[in-house]
Amino acid sequence: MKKLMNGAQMKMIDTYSIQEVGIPSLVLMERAALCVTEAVLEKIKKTDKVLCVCGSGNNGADGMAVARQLTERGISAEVYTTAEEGKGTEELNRQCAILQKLGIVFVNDIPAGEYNCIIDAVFGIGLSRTITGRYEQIIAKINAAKDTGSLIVAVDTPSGINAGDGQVMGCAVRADMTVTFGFAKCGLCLYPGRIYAGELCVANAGFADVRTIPEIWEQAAFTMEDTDIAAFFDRPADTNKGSYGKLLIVAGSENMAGAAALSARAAYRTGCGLVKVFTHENNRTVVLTHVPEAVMVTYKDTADIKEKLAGELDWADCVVAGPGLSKSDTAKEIVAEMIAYQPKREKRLPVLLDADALNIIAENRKLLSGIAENEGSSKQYVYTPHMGEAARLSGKSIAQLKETSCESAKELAQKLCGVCVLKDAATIVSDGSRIYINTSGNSGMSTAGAGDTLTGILAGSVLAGRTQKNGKENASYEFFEKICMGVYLHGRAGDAAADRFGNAGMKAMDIADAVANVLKEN
Ligand SMILES: NC(=O)C1=CN([C@@H]2O[C@H](COP(=O)(O)OP(=O)(O)OC[C@H]3O[C@@H](n4cnc5c(N)ncnc54)[C@H](O)[C@@H]3O)[C@@H](O)[C@H]2O)[C@@H](O)CC1
Ligand SMILES: Nc1ncnc2c1ncn2[C@@H]1O[C@H](COP(=O)(O)OP(=O)(O)O)[C@@H](O)[C@H]1O
Ligand SMILES: [K+]
Repeated sequence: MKKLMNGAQMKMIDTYSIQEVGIPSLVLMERAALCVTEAVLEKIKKTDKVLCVCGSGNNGADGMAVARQLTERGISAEVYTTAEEGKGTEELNRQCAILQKLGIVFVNDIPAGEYNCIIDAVFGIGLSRTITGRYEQIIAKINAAKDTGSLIVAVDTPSGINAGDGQVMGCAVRADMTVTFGFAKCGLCLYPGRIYAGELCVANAGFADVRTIPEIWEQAAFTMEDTDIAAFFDRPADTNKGSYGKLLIVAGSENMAGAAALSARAAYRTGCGLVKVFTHENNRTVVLTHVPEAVMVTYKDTADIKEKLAGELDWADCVVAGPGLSKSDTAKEIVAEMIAYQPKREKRLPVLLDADALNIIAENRKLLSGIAENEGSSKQYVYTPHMGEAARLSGKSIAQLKETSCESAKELAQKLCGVCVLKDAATIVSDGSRIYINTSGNSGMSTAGAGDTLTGILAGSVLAGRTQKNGKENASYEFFEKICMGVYLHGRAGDAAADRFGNAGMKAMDIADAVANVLKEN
């Protein structure tokens, strides 16, 4: 797991390192700049011309240090700065004075086509308002240089991108690479900041260890990495299929069979021991064709459907409901029964609600209050809305949700008394307080049924790790973390499917099957 910081948290890390621990500001800066210099040297030729465009804060000071370090290594590096003599930060004034003594050239324009590489050191985490006027022109000139082929390397953040939410504050530099310090910033993992950042390189600038400072560490968002996968999906030898969970998938409707098949297949590929599909009788052949390992429980009409469902809920260790369910009266009855069933159980059943189950809840507030009353702090409900479904659940517009995705996921989790997986190109998961930002996946996953595979993978992730070598439930990961891992794994499976079939040609079933490859390789 990797922490992601916003601008304010990073400022606290800066301040703590300098004031509490006593690491001199200029030492941090030198190390930070060295990381940028090394990254640039890997990308350019010895004869290339570099321009460092520097603002008047410490981001600009970093840029000046980079100009000096590149010059030391024999690269032609010049500086353009917005800082007036003596009016920058203390560090900037110091860096500027050194450059002047070294005879480094200061220029007064950013001509397109003249420099092979431009270092964007206008704004970093100190960007505090919308960019207008002179700064807007500077950013436009950097982007114009990019269009003529200059390599753009951003220092810490692409200038104009909000480090917290990834939004463009008026305008922003379109970097080819961003060398960011200490931790990846949330805004560089969220869209559109993620695109503006280009290749992201997280550099160790020598900040003090902040793991013991809860205001920073506990509050920070996080993401998963490949190195986390194995621990979640550990599979001890002395086990049987029951050890890996009994999953009930309530999906599909009279003319919709694919969703149930995709969810079930993805669940088996994620390691579920036993998957039962509760669906309309019409879907039997399609589901079994794609997932012969599935056990089928079917219905033809609503007669005794509640009793049938209750029996299966008694059997299950986890339930997925919603993919392809439709909004028919039968579907409404199923969702209502599932919610009414929970308080009857001694131990909460993890319930993953997706697609039409979410739409049914959005249209019937009584169901929501039923969950709120029963759920308390147990948080065993997981909701997986895409932006359209989230708009219906929250009453916000899709544009609003996208601009405030972390806050929106948090609010929805609170409102729905569970874990919210707000699906998008950068999916956010929240339990109402913590924030996970997903960094896996690709545009090939914008394909019908990709969300259905997510439900199966999430269930697989919840049910994995139920066993340890002594056969007891694995308590090392919290429910919330298992959901975050499922989201990460889904994205990695999408990446593996894209490697095999390409982003355009890959389809949802490829994602389901690729989970096996990702688990095998990690
Ligand atoms: N010792 C340190 O403090 C270190 C700082 N570091 C660098 O310092 C950066 C942060 O430095 P600062 O806090 O000085 O902030 P920045 O240099 O990111 O920017 C702040 C300056 O820009 C101005 N500003 C903000 N928004 C503006 C807008 N829209 N239009 C015009 N002016 C605007 C502010 O008034 C301020 O003068 C980091 O991103 C990183 O690059 C690193 O070198 C690591 C060590
Ligand atoms: N561009 C993308 N980058 C990363 N992940 C994506 C992208 N597009 C879609 N996804 C993922 O694919 C899934 C799509 O889900 P959803 O919209 O519910 O699809 P469906 O309803 O067709 O099953 C989500 O998990 C989403 O995060
Ligand atoms: K910058």
